[in-house]
Amino acid sequence: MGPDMSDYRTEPPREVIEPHEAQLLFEETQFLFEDSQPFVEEKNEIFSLETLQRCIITGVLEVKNGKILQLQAPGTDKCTSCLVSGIWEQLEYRVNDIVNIQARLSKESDITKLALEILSSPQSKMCLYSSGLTNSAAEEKVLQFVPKVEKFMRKFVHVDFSIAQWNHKTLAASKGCWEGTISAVKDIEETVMEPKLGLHGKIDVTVEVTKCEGNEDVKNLAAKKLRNIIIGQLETRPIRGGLQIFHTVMPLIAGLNDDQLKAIYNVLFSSDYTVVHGKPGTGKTMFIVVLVQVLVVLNRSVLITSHTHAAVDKILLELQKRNINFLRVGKKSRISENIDSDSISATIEESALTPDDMNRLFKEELVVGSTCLGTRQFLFKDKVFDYCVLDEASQISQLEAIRPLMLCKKFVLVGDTKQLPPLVVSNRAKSLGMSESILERLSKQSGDAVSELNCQYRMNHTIMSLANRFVYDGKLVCGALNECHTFQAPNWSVLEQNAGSSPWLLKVLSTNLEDAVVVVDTGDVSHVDVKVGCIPELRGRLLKTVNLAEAALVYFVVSSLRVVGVKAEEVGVIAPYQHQVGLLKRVFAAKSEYHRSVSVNTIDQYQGQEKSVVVISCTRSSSLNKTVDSNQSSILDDVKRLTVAITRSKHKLIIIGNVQLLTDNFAEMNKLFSVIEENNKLSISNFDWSYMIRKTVKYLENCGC
Ligand SMILES: Nc1ncnc2c1ncn2[C@@H]1O[C@H](COP(=O)(O)OP(=O)(O)OP(=O)(O)O)[C@@H](O)[C@H]1O
Repeated sequence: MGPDMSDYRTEPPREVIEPHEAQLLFEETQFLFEDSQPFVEEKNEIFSLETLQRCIITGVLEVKNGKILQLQAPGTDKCTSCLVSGIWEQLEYRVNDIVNIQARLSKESDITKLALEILSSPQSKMCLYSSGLTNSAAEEKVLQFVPKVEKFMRKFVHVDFSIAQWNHKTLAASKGCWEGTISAVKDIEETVMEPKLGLHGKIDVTVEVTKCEGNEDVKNLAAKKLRNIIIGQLETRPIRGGLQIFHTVMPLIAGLNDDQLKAIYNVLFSSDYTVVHGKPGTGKTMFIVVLVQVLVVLNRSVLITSHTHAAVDKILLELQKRNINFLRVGKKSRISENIDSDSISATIEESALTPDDMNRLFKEELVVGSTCLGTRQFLFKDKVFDYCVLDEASQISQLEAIRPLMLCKKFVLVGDTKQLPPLVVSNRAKSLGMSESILERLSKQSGDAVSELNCQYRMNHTIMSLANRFVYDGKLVCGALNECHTFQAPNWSVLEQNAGSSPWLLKVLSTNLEDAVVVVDTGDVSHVDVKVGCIPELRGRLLKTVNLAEAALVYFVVSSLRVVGVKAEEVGVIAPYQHQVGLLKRVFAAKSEYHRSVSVNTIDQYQGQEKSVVVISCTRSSSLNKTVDSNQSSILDDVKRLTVAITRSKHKLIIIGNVQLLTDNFAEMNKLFSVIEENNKLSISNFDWSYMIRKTVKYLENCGC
């Protein structure tokens, strides 16, 4: 059994290398074998320093499962094996010398001297004699490994951390992984039991390392490592070994599904970072909340961050419900009022605490929440977190992500590359790659590090199938309960009695599972719009991003939802353009408390939200003006935005628009309509537009529009 690890942890800067770091070291040592593959049975074998030294001397070892199987390689004879065994016995006692007496072995000449010393010892002579091998033949064999030993010593034992040393060449050679020096060999071959980490496994050697300390150096190394991750020179690796999560975290993870569990496992046992792709409603928030709880139990510090305050607070509010302490850093006015004010560490300008008090508080808390931009606060200056969790990572640009990622040892990106990307206005910046999110970038290059959440709990089967056909290639599956869910319409009979002039409305509001997705085709409504001369401020926009006829129809549908008894807070209205959202809000504001309580927003503002019933107003009118702003017009051709829009509803999705126009002008809308059942596309050409419009305009006039 090896030494008590906790002893070493309390004596900075020396500490016993953690299992994953040991793994890193051993894997790195494989370069010593690059010229001698025939001697290595399994490419991915973990070689210990001990094994390494044996190989250096003998060059004839075969290794499997960390054990030396035979001291003989193809082409060598029994005599050589005999020599090797003898030499090995002596070497076993010298391994510590090799590492511990660093000064002696910094040069090739010193290493050559030691090897020759061993060869000329009485025991070696005996071996040489009994094997019939000449001195010069044995020397030749041994000395060919000397340059490799020297390389190893330079890289892992005699490391100079001065900044000047970290030029590009050294960095490329080291791949930015190794951030310490081996200062002593503590033990050879031991079983590791580390309940706090949930680790149980075997490592071949325990080495004491001196970590690279000092703020400047740590930050520089972190920056270089992050750079290498982003440019694809460093892939995260799973930590090997017989690992298991101990019973302390079992109650926390009990409610998770298999995908979520696997993702938690990947995070805990990855060497650098993990990417979690969570499709809509697949429990990304739930996953993050449980992950943070697990990390807290394991005494790991976590930075929770995202690009908006709302996204950060969504997670913190869930943690608050579970009595997890945290510190929320940011401007009070931007933080959710539901966050317990004791948890808020406002900006330095706003805080009543002294900087020292704030620093102390900040260092004590394991969990800290802030937006990505908020991490520029002075409080974060010297803080290094064990983990950073980036939520909604598909919306976070690489530039925005760098600051929080620099503050942590490992990170987790959570998001869905099929949903909204970072918002970049400049087309030139887009063409140069600015809109590629950190999630998208790392998803491309890190096969092992990617976990997928496919089991969703939001949409019923019909809406999920639409998302599958439109973008997810059938990968989304239903959690057991939501599959057949539909919305409640307790007053359905009232609608049945009054729908006489609009029979299509019965289908639009039908609670049948097969009618969960419907399209209401308005046809060309331009003739209706042109009559709206009484609202001058709308006139100029009619042909662009406002559609009064559609607003009137949305109003009519929402009013009908009210009639059948759907609660206002269960209804959501989405429009692609701000102007249409503004118009709808004004129409609703003028009507009733019910309408005012219905949430009306753009697609971007709806990401991360869900409603029982969602009505989408596609807005574009028949008089499409090709000269309109290309950014605005492209929203309806943006597969990611459309994906967000159609995956917000749990039970009913009602899409309102001019199908022919949208199909002709927007390829993605065309695709969307093509995957919706024909049976569920309803034409309302006989709709009494003039009545509805008159009514709507009256509301607008009443509210002073
Ligand atoms: N393992 C689970 N078992 C049962 N329900 C779950 C599970 N995980 C998540 N849920 C439920 O699924 C719903 C969606 O979860 P959550 O909000 O975490 O999803 P999300 O992926 O963050 O959604 P979005 O796509 O909006 O970002 C919630 O009601 C949540 O309680």
